[in-house]
Amino acid sequence: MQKVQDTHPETEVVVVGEALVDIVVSSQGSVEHPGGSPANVAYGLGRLGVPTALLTSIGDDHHGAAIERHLASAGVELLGGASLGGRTATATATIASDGSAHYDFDIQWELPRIAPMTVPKILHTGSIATFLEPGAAVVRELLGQVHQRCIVTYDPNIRPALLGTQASAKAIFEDLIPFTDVVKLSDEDARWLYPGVSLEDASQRILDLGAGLVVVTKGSEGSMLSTAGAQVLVPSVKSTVADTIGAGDSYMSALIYGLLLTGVDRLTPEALESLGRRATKAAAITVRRAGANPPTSDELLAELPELAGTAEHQPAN
Ligand SMILES: OC[C@H]1O[C@H](O)[C@H](O)[C@@H]1O
Repeated sequence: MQKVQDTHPETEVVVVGEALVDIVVSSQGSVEHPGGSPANVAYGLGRLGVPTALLTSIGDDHHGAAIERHLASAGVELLGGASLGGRTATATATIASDGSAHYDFDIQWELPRIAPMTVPKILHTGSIATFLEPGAAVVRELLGQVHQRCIVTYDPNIRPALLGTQASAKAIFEDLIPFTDVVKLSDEDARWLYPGVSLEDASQRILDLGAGLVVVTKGSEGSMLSTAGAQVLVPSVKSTVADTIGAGDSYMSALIYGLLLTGVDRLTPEALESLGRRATKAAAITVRRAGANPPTSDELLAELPELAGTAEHQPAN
């Protein structure tokens, strides 16, 4: 078993999952951005000033080097990194006229089995990393090691092209829920996992499986945050759309940022509302800009002045 270098002592969030390069194809041509949902979440946390590490696997090539520079620019520590050599994964994202993206992947997901690391306050995982073998088995093992010692957040970020049958993907998703505290998914993902089931019932199913908080993002209809005792609907924020790449990931980063402040034990309706408003604003800022380009804490604060100066908006220490 490999021991990755341990995180810095001040690291608050460890994100586990794929980092890749998005090749974005639109009517204006093609451009490359570092991407991959977990890497986007880690980058978003770094931009918000949260000490964050990303455990991933990239190739020893120019795409891998671009990802390293990108993460370093937000202060995100890279664990694992180019340990496997080979080629960095890519996603070709074709942008439709409404800004939505369709993805085709060139990815192999492997993660070295690692000895237990220092447990952070929050461990986040999701997307391809939790479904695609052989790496997914390593992610499951890691969640099994840490889930009783830190908050675990999970976004399945469904990418059907890589998932095999709906039934098998749903089983993989549901098997992970008992290891999680917070599950965030889009309405599109919820409908893919639970066809014909209302978003309320899908949320209840995920709560019943063991999550303490379920968040469903609904695009222009806002987001719904549910616990066993409360359900809050947070309206969306109107925004021009360059593209939607990374919007859900920046919502996730800001949600984690909020969870560092509130924890998961006393999620009152007011706390849920505040978590949702911050995350919604982060996503709105991201869609205005091309690629997965989430806000810094100053940019977020400038658009959420009502949170300025409150303990709620102080970066975690
Ligand atoms: O969530 C956005 C990400 O999903 C896809 O997997 C792309 O890599 C993109 O960066």
